[in-house]
Amino acid sequence: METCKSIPVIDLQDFPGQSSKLVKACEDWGCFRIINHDKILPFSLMKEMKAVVRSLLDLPQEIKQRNRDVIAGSGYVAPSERNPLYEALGLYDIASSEALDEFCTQLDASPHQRQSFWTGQPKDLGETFVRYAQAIHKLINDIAQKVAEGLGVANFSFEGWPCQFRINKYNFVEESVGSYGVQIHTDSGFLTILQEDENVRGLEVMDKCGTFVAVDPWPGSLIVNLGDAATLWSNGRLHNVKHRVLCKEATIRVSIATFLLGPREDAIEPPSQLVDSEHPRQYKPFTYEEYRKLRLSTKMQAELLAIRRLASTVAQELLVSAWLLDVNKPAPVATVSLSFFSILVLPEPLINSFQQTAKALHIPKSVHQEVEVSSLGSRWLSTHDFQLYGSKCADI
Ligand SMILES: O=C(O)CCC(=O)C(=O)O
Ligand SMILES: [Fe+2]
Repeated sequence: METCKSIPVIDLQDFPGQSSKLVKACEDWGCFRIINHDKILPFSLMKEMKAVVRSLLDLPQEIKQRNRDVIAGSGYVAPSERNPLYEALGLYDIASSEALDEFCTQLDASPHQRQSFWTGQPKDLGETFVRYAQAIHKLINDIAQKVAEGLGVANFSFEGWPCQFRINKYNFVEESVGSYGVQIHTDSGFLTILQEDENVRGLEVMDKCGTFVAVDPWPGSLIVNLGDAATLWSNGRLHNVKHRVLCKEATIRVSIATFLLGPREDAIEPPSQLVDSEHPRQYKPFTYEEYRKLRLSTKMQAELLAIRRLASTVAQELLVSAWLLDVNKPAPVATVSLSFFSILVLPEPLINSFQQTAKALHIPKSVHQEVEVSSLGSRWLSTHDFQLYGSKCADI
């Protein structure tokens, strides 16, 4: 029966015994629960960290606002009109002691205030944070390596890949029962470890048949999700799981997400063991940063991976180029491209032909022919090409 389904459970103490079970969980679900990880991250430290982050989230708004973005979306997210129930604190690069220091300093109040905020023990915040960050960083690398080994990729190191914390707080109220705490999404990175709320339900993952399966609290265990970078890195073998958070009851829910993102500068590419004549390369290489920017500016996720497939059309290439440029583009080009490409994308994300849309929008033939010609033979349109195109559109 569907309702009896639950995600696989992986015992971290039983390796290499559980290696094939781990790979199957990653391919079939893109999600699993881990138990017996206490040699690296003990339950006592998980509880301590939860108490610390709850006190951080209770800080006044003006202090939380100091937790600024280091990369787009990495800092404090205040409750918004669109999502009034949700707020989050964030820390980019948990392996960096400077970043940890900065995070603690940003959220620090005066020594007097500090005492009351940090459960009366002034140094608890920093200490617990650092110990948790070190432990979870080790754990996330260990799991990623086990996944790689299970796929036959020995000695692959994820050490230099940056990790990010996001501390989520859901202020659920009676009226919100049944609505979203977080909308359906995939994570953009390689792998996420979730320390869930120990009492409050809400997380659901989508199985491959499209059915949502509840992931209920199991104190002491952790949830692992695979993200888009895992699908790209594995040449399509690892499943990037869709998930969401629903409000089930009127109460506060707190979770800690640790994301292993992607390589710092190198493109995300499958190791040679995962590419052969039976498994030809599926995606174009590109950097994690490029991908993250695209996701933020396009608000696309699964569709975005589809348009990064090698089989994508010139029109799709153009779309991606336009969005990449969109990130810091001057106004006239931005306006034109935004209106143009949102028409292109929203009704039917994977359009077949650039010309058809251009015609539908009454863009003169000379313009779209020129765009198409300039994109042929090169994977990316240059900024110049696009700006030329943008300015011509603006003249129409
Ligand atoms: O709060 C949760 O259980 C999930 C949060 C999540 O999916 C995320 O932060 O990406
Ligand atoms: Fe997520």
